[in-house]
This record gives sequence, C-alpha cells and structure tokens, in this order.
Amino acid sequence: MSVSAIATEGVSYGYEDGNATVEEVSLSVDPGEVLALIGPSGTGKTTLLRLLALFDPPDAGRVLVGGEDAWALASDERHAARRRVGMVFQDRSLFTTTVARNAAYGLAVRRPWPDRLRTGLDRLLGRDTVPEGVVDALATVGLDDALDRRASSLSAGEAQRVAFARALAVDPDVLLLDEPTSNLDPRNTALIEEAVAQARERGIAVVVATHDMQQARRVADRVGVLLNGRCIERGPVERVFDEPRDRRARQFISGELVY
Ligand SMILES: Nc1ncnc2c1ncn2[C@@H]1O[C@H](COP(=O)(O)OP(=O)(O)OP(=O)(O)O)[C@@H](O)[C@H]1O
Repeated sequence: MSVSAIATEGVSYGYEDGNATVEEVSLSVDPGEVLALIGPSGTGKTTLLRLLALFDPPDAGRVLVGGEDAWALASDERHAARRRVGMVFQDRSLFTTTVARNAAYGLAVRRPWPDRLRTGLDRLLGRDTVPEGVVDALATVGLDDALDRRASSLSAGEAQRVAFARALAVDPDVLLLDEPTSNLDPRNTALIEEAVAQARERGIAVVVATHDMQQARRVADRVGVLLNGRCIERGPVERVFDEPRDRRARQFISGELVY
C-alpha cells in the first residue's frame, strides 16, 4: 500500500477561546495529487492548513507526514518532517532584498551554519551565485528573468509568485497553499495554477485552500468541503461538484449557501 504524503486522522483543534475550529477531520493526499479545500469563510481552512504544517499540535487526532505521526516523533525528527512541508500563506512576507534571495531563503535556513557563513562571506565579496533549485523554482512561476529585482518593486501577483517559488525551491514533499490567488489578476492566477500543475507533475502532494470553486475544479484531483470545521464532503472533483451527496455541500456548491 502506498503511503500518503500527508494525512490527518480525526484531527480536532480549537483556539484558546474554547470553540472548536476543526473537528474530527480525516484526509490524505498522495504524492502527485492536488486536494482542494473549499468552504465558506471562517470555516477552518487556514486552521487545518496550519495543523498540516505542524505549527501547532491538534487537540485530538493525528497528523501523519510520510506515514509518521508527526507529534509522536522526537522534536528533531518532527523538525525534519516540517522541512518536508512547504507553505505559502496569505501573509507572504517577503524580505527587502532581491527576488533570488527571497526565493533562496528556505534553502538558506536549512543549511548548516558553516555553509551559511560561507555564503555570507561570498555575498560580501560579490561572489554569491543563485542555486540551481532557486532558478528552477523561479522559472516555474515565470520569474527567472527577475533574479536581481528588489522584492519591494514587485506587484502583488509577482510577490505571490516569489513566495510560491520560495516554497518550491526546497523541493518539498508537500505544498500547502492558502488562497494562493486571492486578489490576483487572471494572468498571475494562471501562472500560479500552472505552477501548481508543475508541482503535481514533480510528485509533490498539494493542498490548496481556495474560495474559488472554478479554481478547485481546474487544479485539483480531489476536493474536501469544510463547514463549521467539519469535512462534510470529500471525493474526486467531478463527483463532488456534479453530484454532492451532502445537502449543505450541494447548497454551498450551487451558491445557495452564501456567507
Ligand atoms: N488566532 C486565532 N484565535 C482565535 N480564533 C481564530 C484564530 N484564527 C482563526 N480563528 C477563528 O477560527 C475560525 C476559522 O478560521 P480560519 O481562518 O481557519 O477559517 P478559513 O476557512 O480559513 O476562513 P477564510 O476563508 O476567511 O480565510 C474563525 O471563526 C476564526 O475567527
């Protein structure tokens, strides 16, 4: 039996105010598969992505990365598991440096200190080169001609693409995307969706939370519908969109359930 790249088993989580935000959610994503999470605003999509990213332990249930219960691992092993998961969250927070250095950031922090010091020195001496994986990742989002541009000069869409490249550059097993194209124009949206397709081709398991149901249809293999923290419907995209079994999922998909 193949091992899921990432999975949850009966995961629940509530913030400190006590209300459960994610309740008993079980899902799994295989390598080279895209799962879209859809559902009304405030329904727990971001919280579920944070649990998948191992930011916080769930109150109940398990998060499995590569088949291993991440929170049962020793902390150094859990850190290793976390490094296999790339994330692009809504707050894309780029640094005030070049596109290339922003995209290389995840790689840099994963390297041992002596290496990092050497890179710092090379940079001072004007000898720094951009790692191939970073150029590759920037090419995936159509920005390999912008290595030396300052991040501060980028449009929102370009900045989002750099954030995507940063997550891709570390060659993750899993990519988590939270509303990756909200407020982007059609061209940037298409470029991000194309990058999702390429990540999938490379065997990365992708989870994308999106408000855009057409986007879910375009990019995903499977879809999960969240409502009030519960996954009320899941399955192959065509089946869920064309014949949702759950009444509330049907209402949400048909636009009757408006939030
Ligand atoms: N840090 C926090 N502390 C307390 N409550 C929070 C926190 N973050 C989110 N929540 C609450 O948890 C619920 C789920 O929020 P979450 O951001 O996961 O939903 P979402 O489906 O991603 O929403 P959206 O589609 O609007 O981004 C909401 O009621 C939200 O107000």
